[in-house]
Amino acid sequence: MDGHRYFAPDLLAGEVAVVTGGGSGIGFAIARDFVALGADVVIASRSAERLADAEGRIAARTGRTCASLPCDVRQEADVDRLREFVTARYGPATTVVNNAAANFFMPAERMTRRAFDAVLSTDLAGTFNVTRGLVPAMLEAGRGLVLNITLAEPDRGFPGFSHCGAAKAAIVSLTSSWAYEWGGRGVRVNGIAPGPVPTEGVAANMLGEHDPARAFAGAATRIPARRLGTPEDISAAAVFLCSPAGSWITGQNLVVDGGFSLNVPPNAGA
Ligand SMILES: CCCCCCCCC/C=C/C(=O)SCCNC(=O)CCNC(=O)[C@H](O)C(C)(C)COP(=O)(O)OP(=O)(O)OC[C@H]1O[C@@H](n2cnc3c(N)ncnc32)[C@H](O)[C@@H]1OP(=O)(O)O
Ligand SMILES: NC(=O)C1=CN([C@@H]2O[C@H](COP(=O)(O)OP(=O)(O)OC[C@H]3O[C@@H](n4cnc5c(N)ncnc54)[C@H](OP(=O)(O)O)[C@@H]3O)[C@@H](O)[C@H]2O)C=CC1
Repeated sequence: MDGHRYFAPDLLAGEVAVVTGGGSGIGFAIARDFVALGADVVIASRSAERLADAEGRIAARTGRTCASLPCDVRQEADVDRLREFVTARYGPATTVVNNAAANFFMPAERMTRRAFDAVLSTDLAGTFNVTRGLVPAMLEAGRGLVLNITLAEPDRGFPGFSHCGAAKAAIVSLTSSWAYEWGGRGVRVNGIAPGPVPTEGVAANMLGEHDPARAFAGAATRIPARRLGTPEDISAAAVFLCSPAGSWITGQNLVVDGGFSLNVPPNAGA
Protein backbone atom coordinates (compact mmCIF):
# COMPACT_ATOMS: atom_id res chain seq x y z
CA MET A 1 0.00 0.00 0.00
CA ASP A 2 1.59 3.28 -1.05
CA GLY A 3 1.26 6.23 1.32
CA HIS A 4 0.28 8.57 -1.53
CA ARG A 5 -3.24 7.24 -1.82
CA TYR A 6 -4.24 9.38 1.19
CA PHE A 7 -3.18 12.61 -0.52
CA ALA A 8 -4.32 14.78 -3.44
CA PRO A 9 -2.49 13.54 -6.57
CA ASP A 10 -0.80 16.89 -7.31
CA LEU A 11 0.01 17.80 -3.70
CA LEU A 12 3.74 18.19 -4.34
CA ALA A 13 3.63 19.51 -7.91
CA GLY A 14 6.27 22.19 -8.40
CA GLU A 15 8.61 20.79 -5.75
CA VAL A 16 12.10 19.66 -6.68
CA ALA A 17 13.15 17.11 -4.07
CA VAL A 18 16.48 15.42 -3.36
CA VAL A 19 16.24 12.21 -1.33
CA THR A 20 19.56 10.80 -0.13
CA GLY A 21 19.58 7.04 0.30
CA GLY A 22 16.49 7.01 -1.92
CA GLY A 23 17.39 3.67 -3.50
CA SER A 24 16.30 1.52 -0.58
CA GLY A 25 14.11 1.19 2.50
CA ILE A 26 12.52 4.30 3.94
CA GLY A 27 14.20 6.67 1.47
CA PHE A 28 12.84 4.68 -1.46
CA ALA A 29 9.26 4.95 -0.11
CA ILE A 30 9.61 8.69 0.40
CA ALA A 31 11.03 9.19 -3.11
CA ARG A 32 8.35 7.01 -4.70
CA ASP A 33 5.52 8.82 -2.93
CA PHE A 34 6.95 12.26 -3.70
CA VAL A 35 7.12 11.26 -7.38
CA ALA A 36 3.56 9.92 -7.26
CA LEU A 37 2.37 13.23 -5.83
CA GLY A 38 3.89 15.31 -8.63
CA ALA A 39 7.33 16.31 -7.33
CA ASP A 40 10.45 16.17 -9.48
CA VAL A 41 12.76 13.89 -7.52
CA VAL A 42 16.47 13.04 -7.60
CA ILE A 43 17.60 10.05 -5.55
CA ALA A 44 21.26 9.94 -4.54
CA SER A 45 23.44 7.32 -2.86
CA ARG A 46 26.72 5.48 -3.46
CA SER A 47 25.54 2.51 -5.51
CA ALA A 48 24.66 3.28 -9.14
CA GLU A 49 23.18 -0.19 -9.49
CA ARG A 50 20.83 0.28 -6.52
CA LEU A 51 19.76 3.67 -7.87
CA ALA A 52 19.04 2.37 -11.37
CA ASP A 53 16.94 -0.43 -9.94
CA ALA A 54 15.01 2.04 -7.76
CA GLU A 55 14.40 4.38 -10.69
CA GLY A 56 12.83 1.46 -12.59
CA ARG A 57 10.64 0.44 -9.65
CA ILE A 58 9.45 4.02 -9.12
CA ALA A 59 8.52 4.39 -12.78
CA ALA A 60 6.67 1.08 -12.70
CA ARG A 61 4.72 2.01 -9.56
CA THR A 62 3.91 5.64 -10.35
CA GLY A 63 3.98 5.97 -14.14
CA ARG A 64 6.30 8.96 -13.68
CA THR A 65 10.06 9.09 -13.86
CA CYS A 66 12.64 10.38 -11.41
CA ALA A 67 16.39 10.90 -11.80
CA SER A 68 19.35 9.58 -9.87
CA LEU A 69 23.00 10.38 -9.31
CA PRO A 70 25.68 8.37 -7.52
CA CYS A 71 26.79 10.50 -4.58
CA ASP A 72 28.68 9.77 -1.39
CA VAL A 73 27.24 12.26 1.10
CA ARG A 74 30.56 12.22 2.99
CA GLN A 75 32.24 13.93 0.03
CA GLU A 76 31.61 17.64 -0.51
CA ALA A 77 32.71 17.35 -4.16
CA ASP A 78 30.01 14.72 -4.72
CA VAL A 79 27.43 17.05 -3.18
CA ASP A 80 28.59 19.87 -5.47
CA ARG A 81 28.03 17.56 -8.45
CA LEU A 82 24.61 16.64 -7.05
CA ARG A 83 23.58 20.30 -6.80
CA GLU A 84 24.70 20.96 -10.39
CA PHE A 85 22.89 17.86 -11.65
CA VAL A 86 19.61 18.72 -9.91
CA THR A 87 19.71 22.35 -11.01
CA ALA A 88 20.43 21.48 -14.65
CA ARG A 89 17.73 18.84 -14.72
CA TYR A 90 14.85 20.39 -12.77
CA GLY A 91 16.00 23.76 -11.38
CA PRO A 92 17.18 24.41 -7.81
CA ALA A 93 16.05 21.93 -5.16
CA THR A 94 13.13 23.10 -3.02
CA THR A 95 13.16 20.07 -0.70
CA VAL A 96 15.95 17.93 0.69
CA VAL A 97 15.40 14.70 2.63
CA ASN A 98 18.51 13.71 4.58
CA ASN A 99 17.83 9.99 4.84
CA ALA A 100 21.17 8.34 3.95
CA ALA A 101 22.74 6.70 6.96
CA ALA A 102 25.11 4.04 8.20
CA ASN A 103 24.68 2.07 11.38
CA PHE A 104 25.93 -1.24 12.76
CA PHE A 105 25.95 -3.03 16.10
CA MET A 106 29.14 -2.36 18.05
CA PRO A 107 29.63 -2.50 21.84
CA ALA A 108 31.02 0.85 22.97
CA GLU A 109 34.22 -0.56 24.48
CA ARG A 110 35.12 -2.28 21.19
CA MET A 111 34.32 0.66 18.95
CA THR A 112 37.35 1.84 17.02
CA ARG A 113 37.82 5.44 15.96
CA ARG A 114 37.40 4.28 12.35
CA ALA A 115 34.04 2.70 13.11
CA PHE A 116 32.91 5.83 14.97
CA ASP A 117 34.01 8.02 12.06
CA ALA A 118 32.32 5.77 9.48
CA VAL A 119 28.95 6.46 11.07
CA LEU A 120 29.47 10.08 12.12
CA SER A 121 30.80 11.07 8.71
CA THR A 122 27.83 9.52 6.91
CA ASP A 123 24.98 10.42 9.23
CA LEU A 124 26.04 13.75 10.74
CA ALA A 125 28.56 15.21 8.28
CA GLY A 126 26.50 13.83 5.38
CA THR A 127 23.42 15.66 6.62
CA PHE A 128 25.50 18.80 7.02
CA ASN A 129 27.13 18.50 3.59
CA VAL A 130 23.92 17.98 1.65
CA THR A 131 22.02 20.69 3.51
CA ARG A 132 24.90 23.16 3.23
CA GLY A 133 25.11 22.41 -0.48
CA LEU A 134 21.43 22.83 -1.28
CA VAL A 135 20.05 25.37 1.18
CA PRO A 136 21.62 28.58 -0.17
CA ALA A 137 19.42 28.41 -3.29
CA MET A 138 16.37 27.87 -1.07
CA LEU A 139 17.24 30.92 1.03
CA GLU A 140 17.72 32.93 -2.13
CA ALA A 141 14.32 31.80 -3.44
CA GLY A 142 12.70 32.45 -0.04
CA ARG A 143 11.20 28.97 0.16
CA GLY A 144 12.39 25.48 0.98
CA LEU A 145 12.19 22.42 3.19
CA VAL A 146 14.75 20.29 4.93
CA LEU A 147 13.65 16.95 6.39
CA ASN A 148 16.10 14.96 8.49
CA ILE A 149 15.49 11.29 9.29
CA THR A 150 16.43 10.97 12.94
CA LEU A 151 15.71 8.86 16.01
CA ALA A 152 13.24 9.27 18.89
CA GLU A 153 14.81 10.88 21.97
CA PRO A 154 18.43 10.26 20.91
CA ASP A 155 19.68 12.18 23.95
CA ARG A 156 18.61 9.14 26.00
CA GLY A 157 21.27 7.10 24.18
CA PHE A 158 21.19 4.17 21.78
CA PRO A 159 22.94 1.22 23.50
CA GLY A 160 24.91 -0.96 21.09
CA PHE A 161 24.74 1.80 18.50
CA SER A 162 26.27 4.72 20.42
CA HIS A 163 27.88 6.20 17.30
CA CYS A 164 24.51 6.39 15.53
CA GLY A 165 22.79 7.73 18.66
CA ALA A 166 25.35 10.52 18.95
CA ALA A 167 24.99 11.40 15.28
CA LYS A 168 21.20 11.47 15.45
CA ALA A 169 21.23 13.59 18.63
CA ALA A 170 23.42 16.11 16.84
CA ILE A 171 21.13 16.06 13.82
CA VAL A 172 18.13 16.82 16.07
CA SER A 173 20.10 19.78 17.43
CA LEU A 174 20.93 20.95 13.90
CA THR A 175 17.23 20.67 13.05
CA SER A 176 16.41 23.18 15.80
CA SER A 177 19.27 25.55 15.00
CA TRP A 178 18.58 25.57 11.28
CA ALA A 179 14.83 25.99 11.80
CA TYR A 180 15.48 29.04 13.96
CA GLU A 181 18.09 30.61 11.67
CA TRP A 182 16.20 30.03 8.41
CA GLY A 183 12.57 30.32 9.55
CA GLY A 184 12.35 34.01 8.69
CA ARG A 185 13.60 33.33 5.19
CA GLY A 186 10.98 30.78 4.16
CA VAL A 187 12.90 27.58 4.86
CA ARG A 188 11.34 25.02 7.23
CA VAL A 189 13.42 22.29 8.87
CA ASN A 190 11.96 19.23 10.55
CA GLY A 191 12.89 15.71 11.59
CA ILE A 192 11.06 12.41 11.48
CA ALA A 193 12.04 9.83 14.09
CA PRO A 194 10.98 6.38 12.89
CA GLY A 195 10.43 3.45 15.22
CA PRO A 196 11.51 -0.04 14.13
CA VAL A 197 10.97 -0.52 10.41
CA PRO A 198 12.29 -3.89 9.16
CA THR A 199 14.35 -2.75 6.18
CA GLU A 200 17.19 -4.68 4.57
CA GLY A 201 19.59 -2.14 6.04
CA VAL A 202 18.46 -2.98 9.56
CA ALA A 203 18.52 -6.73 8.92
CA ALA A 204 22.02 -6.59 7.42
CA ASN A 205 23.68 -4.18 9.84
CA MET A 206 21.89 -3.99 13.17
CA LEU A 207 20.99 -7.47 14.32
CA GLY A 208 24.44 -9.05 14.77
CA GLU A 209 24.02 -12.84 14.91
CA HIS A 210 20.29 -12.66 15.66
CA ASP A 211 17.83 -14.21 13.25
CA PRO A 212 16.04 -11.24 11.60
CA ALA A 213 12.59 -12.85 11.62
CA ARG A 214 12.79 -13.60 15.36
CA ALA A 215 14.30 -10.21 16.19
CA PHE A 216 11.59 -8.37 14.29
CA ALA A 217 8.81 -10.47 15.84
CA GLY A 218 10.24 -9.75 19.31
CA ALA A 219 10.42 -6.02 18.58
CA ALA A 220 6.78 -6.00 17.48
CA THR A 221 5.63 -7.24 20.89
CA ARG A 222 7.33 -4.24 22.55
CA ILE A 223 5.40 -1.74 20.43
CA PRO A 224 2.09 -0.48 21.86
CA ALA A 225 0.55 -0.55 18.37
CA ARG A 226 1.60 -4.26 18.23
CA ARG A 227 3.16 -4.05 14.81
CA LEU A 228 6.41 -2.96 13.22
CA GLY A 229 6.48 0.15 11.08
CA THR A 230 6.46 0.15 7.31
CA PRO A 231 8.35 2.50 5.00
CA GLU A 232 4.91 3.83 4.04
CA ASP A 233 4.20 4.85 7.65
CA ILE A 234 7.26 7.08 7.43
CA SER A 235 6.69 8.39 3.91
CA ALA A 236 3.12 9.47 4.78
CA ALA A 237 4.53 11.66 7.57
CA ALA A 238 7.22 12.97 5.21
CA VAL A 239 4.62 13.96 2.62
CA PHE A 240 2.57 15.77 5.26
CA LEU A 241 5.55 17.69 6.67
CA CYS A 242 6.84 18.63 3.20
CA SER A 243 3.42 19.69 1.87
CA PRO A 244 1.66 23.02 2.39
CA ALA A 245 -0.36 21.28 5.13
CA GLY A 246 2.78 21.47 7.26
CA SER A 247 3.49 25.12 6.55
CA TRP A 248 3.46 26.23 10.23
CA ILE A 249 5.53 23.30 11.47
CA THR A 250 9.25 23.83 11.84
CA GLY A 251 12.01 22.74 14.20
CA GLN A 252 10.14 19.59 15.22
CA ASN A 253 11.27 15.96 15.49
CA LEU A 254 8.08 14.05 14.73
CA VAL A 255 8.10 10.58 16.29
CA VAL A 256 6.42 7.96 14.06
CA ASP A 257 6.78 4.73 15.99
CA GLY A 258 3.47 3.16 17.05
CA GLY A 259 4.25 4.30 20.59
CA PHE A 260 7.60 2.39 20.80
CA SER A 261 9.39 5.24 22.55
CA LEU A 262 6.76 5.32 25.32
CA ASN A 263 8.41 2.19 26.74
CA VAL A 264 5.06 0.69 27.64
CA PRO A 265 5.37 -2.94 28.85
CA PRO A 266 3.89 -5.36 26.26
CA ASN A 267 0.79 -6.23 28.34
CA ALA A 268 0.07 -2.76 29.72
CA GLY A 269 -3.37 -1.55 28.82
CA ALA A 270 -4.12 -4.72 26.84
C1 LIG B 1 14.79 -5.43 15.92
C2 LIG B 1 14.51 -4.14 15.26
C3 LIG B 1 15.50 -3.07 15.58
C4 LIG B 1 15.07 -1.73 15.03
C5 LIG B 1 15.99 -0.62 15.45
C6 LIG B 1 15.37 0.73 15.22
C7 LIG B 1 16.36 1.84 15.25
C8 LIG B 1 17.17 1.95 13.96
C9 LIG B 1 17.94 3.24 13.89
C10 LIG B 1 18.82 3.38 12.72
C11 LIG B 1 18.85 2.50 11.72
C12 LIG B 1 19.75 2.71 10.59
O1 LIG B 1 20.47 3.65 10.42
S1 LIG B 1 19.67 1.45 9.52
C13 LIG B 1 20.72 1.92 8.23
C14 LIG B 1 21.66 0.81 8.02
N1 LIG B 1 22.20 1.01 6.72
C15 LIG B 1 23.53 1.10 6.52
O2 LIG B 1 24.32 0.94 7.44
C16 LIG B 1 23.95 1.42 5.14
C17 LIG B 1 25.04 0.57 4.68
N2 LIG B 1 26.23 0.56 5.57
C18 LIG B 1 27.48 0.46 5.11
O3 LIG B 1 27.70 0.51 3.92
C19 LIG B 1 28.58 0.33 6.10
O4 LIG B 1 28.09 -0.26 7.28
C20 LIG B 1 29.40 1.62 6.33
C21 LIG B 1 29.48 1.96 7.78
C22 LIG B 1 28.85 2.84 5.63
C23 LIG B 1 30.73 1.32 5.75
O5 LIG B 1 31.45 2.54 5.58
P1 LIG B 1 32.98 2.52 5.16
O6 LIG B 1 33.11 1.80 3.86
O7 LIG B 1 33.58 3.88 5.30
O8 LIG B 1 33.51 1.69 6.33
P2 LIG B 1 34.63 0.61 6.35
O9 LIG B 1 35.88 1.20 5.80
O10 LIG B 1 34.11 -0.66 5.75
O11 LIG B 1 34.74 0.41 7.92
C24 LIG B 1 35.04 1.49 8.79
C25 LIG B 1 35.06 0.93 10.20
O12 LIG B 1 33.71 0.57 10.57
C26 LIG B 1 33.64 -0.82 10.87
N3 LIG B 1 32.42 -1.37 10.31
C27 LIG B 1 31.86 -1.04 9.14
N4 LIG B 1 30.74 -1.75 8.92
C28 LIG B 1 30.60 -2.57 10.00
C29 LIG B 1 29.65 -3.57 10.38
N5 LIG B 1 28.61 -3.88 9.58
N6 LIG B 1 29.81 -4.18 11.57
C30 LIG B 1 30.86 -3.89 12.37
N7 LIG B 1 31.80 -2.97 12.05
C31 LIG B 1 31.68 -2.33 10.89
C32 LIG B 1 34.87 -1.44 10.23
O13 LIG B 1 35.29 -2.56 10.97
C33 LIG B 1 35.89 -0.31 10.28
O14 LIG B 1 36.57 -0.23 11.49
P3 LIG B 1 38.05 -0.92 11.74
O15 LIG B 1 37.74 -2.36 11.93
O16 LIG B 1 38.58 -0.26 12.95
O17 LIG B 1 38.86 -0.65 10.50
N1 LIG C 1 14.69 1.22 9.67
C1 LIG C 1 14.57 1.66 10.92
O1 LIG C 1 14.08 0.96 11.83
C2 LIG C 1 15.01 3.04 11.26
C3 LIG C 1 15.68 3.82 10.38
N2 LIG C 1 16.06 5.08 10.74
C4 LIG C 1 16.71 5.96 9.77
O2 LIG C 1 16.00 5.88 8.56
C5 LIG C 1 16.90 6.13 7.47
C6 LIG C 1 16.78 5.05 6.42
O3 LIG C 1 17.13 3.80 6.99
P1 LIG C 1 16.72 2.41 6.30
O4 LIG C 1 15.84 2.66 5.14
O5 LIG C 1 16.28 1.52 7.39
O6 LIG C 1 18.16 1.86 5.84
P2 LIG C 1 18.83 1.51 4.43
O7 LIG C 1 20.09 0.78 4.76
O8 LIG C 1 17.87 0.88 3.49
O9 LIG C 1 19.15 2.94 3.86
C7 LIG C 1 20.35 3.58 3.99
C8 LIG C 1 20.62 4.27 2.66
O10 LIG C 1 21.70 5.16 2.83
C9 LIG C 1 22.52 5.08 1.68
N3 LIG C 1 23.86 5.45 2.08
C10 LIG C 1 24.64 4.85 3.02
N4 LIG C 1 25.84 5.47 3.09
C11 LIG C 1 25.80 6.48 2.19
C12 LIG C 1 26.72 7.48 1.79
N5 LIG C 1 27.95 7.57 2.36
N6 LIG C 1 26.35 8.37 0.83
C13 LIG C 1 25.13 8.29 0.26
N7 LIG C 1 24.22 7.37 0.59
C14 LIG C 1 24.55 6.47 1.54
C15 LIG C 1 22.42 3.64 1.20
O11 LIG C 1 22.61 3.52 -0.20
P3 LIG C 1 24.03 3.12 -0.86
O12 LIG C 1 24.47 1.86 -0.23
O13 LIG C 1 23.71 3.04 -2.33
O14 LIG C 1 24.95 4.28 -0.57
C16 LIG C 1 20.97 3.31 1.54
O15 LIG C 1 20.13 3.55 0.43
C17 LIG C 1 18.28 6.28 8.09
O16 LIG C 1 18.56 7.64 8.34
C18 LIG C 1 18.12 5.53 9.40
O17 LIG C 1 19.07 5.93 10.36
C19 LIG C 1 15.80 5.59 11.98
C20 LIG C 1 15.13 4.85 12.90
C21 LIG C 1 14.66 3.52 12.60
